[in-house]
Amino acid sequence: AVIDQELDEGIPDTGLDTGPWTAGQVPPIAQMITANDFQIAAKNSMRARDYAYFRTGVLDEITYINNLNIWKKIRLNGFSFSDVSDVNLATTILGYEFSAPFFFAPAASAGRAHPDAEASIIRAAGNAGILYVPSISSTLDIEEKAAAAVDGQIMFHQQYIWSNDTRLRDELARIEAGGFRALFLTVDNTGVVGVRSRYERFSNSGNSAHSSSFTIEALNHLRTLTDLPIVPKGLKTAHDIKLCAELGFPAVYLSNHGGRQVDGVPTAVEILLDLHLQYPEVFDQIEIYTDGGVRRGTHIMALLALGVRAVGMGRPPIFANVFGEAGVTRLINILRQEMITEMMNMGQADVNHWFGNTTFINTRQIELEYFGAPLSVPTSSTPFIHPSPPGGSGSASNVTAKRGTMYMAMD
Ligand SMILES: Cc1cc2nc3c(=O)[nH]c(=O)nc-3n(C[C@H](O)[C@H](O)[C@H](O)COP(=O)(O)O)c2cc1C
Repeated sequence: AVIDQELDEGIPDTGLDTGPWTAGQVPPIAQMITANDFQIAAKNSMRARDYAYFRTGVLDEITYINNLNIWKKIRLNGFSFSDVSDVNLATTILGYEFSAPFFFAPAASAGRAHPDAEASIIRAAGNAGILYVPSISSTLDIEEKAAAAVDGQIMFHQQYIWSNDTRLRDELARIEAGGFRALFLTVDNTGVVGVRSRYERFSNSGNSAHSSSFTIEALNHLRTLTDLPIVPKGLKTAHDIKLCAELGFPAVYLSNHGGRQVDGVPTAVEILLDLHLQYPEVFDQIEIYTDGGVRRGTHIMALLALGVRAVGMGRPPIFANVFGEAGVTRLINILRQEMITEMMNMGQADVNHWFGNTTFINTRQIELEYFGAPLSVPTSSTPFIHPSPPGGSGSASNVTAKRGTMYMAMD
């Protein structure tokens, strides 16, 4: 079974040789070197309809492809002469401690990849101290997921706005009872799921059962139904992020649902730049999480530098799960190692100094394309963005200040 990574799936060719693989079987796990490799292994081993369900974007998959490709337009500024012997990836997300600033996003029906379904992702994440936020449309039910948690594991849970209010209330109560600490409330597919042509060749997307009249009033009403902190997920404009910050949410989740809802909406990077332009104060007020096309440690670092607190991945863990828990653990280790290596090479090996530290990133190519002109001054490496990081970590601003003065003229 020869699968060409670039031609067949639009992901970078890193020399993975699928020639010796047998179609319908998982290949040797030792050949999994990058997050993308798991996708190719999943394509090789899963039923075509199940792979299409995981893989599909909406309509012509323009946003899906842009999510994967936006990284090609970002330049990272690495600095020499730093002491990077003290490496740290640990940080907090919504006040809870985790071993890295990336998390596994809600993705429905994990059982399509492996009989352990969400349980293997839960165990791998729990043992590694990584946040996992299972979907309400999981293969396992809420109680089974709660029972699969390892000792001391912190999980959040995703919820949809069901038009059936009884179902909504019942599930919220069960999520609370299950010990999940926060709710990712997905607000980007009210009423309908996107037209996912690639999957519709196998199955009709059908009725989502989500409410199609989810207004601000409905959102405020929902807040009275649970004591859990709510993080609206699926915001896709700077406007809506600002709105949710004003409404007092502790965090928001910027996402285009992995390119599965509206084709043509911008990538997270573009929206973050727009947020810096229009409402820069928001970065100091709330935590911002995001996702979409994140497959490498450097993608995570770029988003942190733009002011994001934690970065999600939807498809990578569900593809890695074709190997069960061992696959998901291997994925976590790959991502951690990529982050550590790149951070050391870039001259800042503590992740807590990356939040909002735009000195490390040059996004002018994207700004030029998205806004019609670069927002930053083209002749200097001074970031156009106010450098103070979310949460007000003093040390991060110190690093930015130091970089700004020391390296400004050298760009
Ligand atoms: C197969 C699949 C199922 C998904 N199911 C859900 C879901 O049930 N709830 C939700 O909020 N998001 C869901 N998402 C969106 C993810 O949470 C996430 O936003 C997206 O996958 C990020 O893009 P990435 O796959 O490129 O990492 C799903 C995504 C995929 C690929």
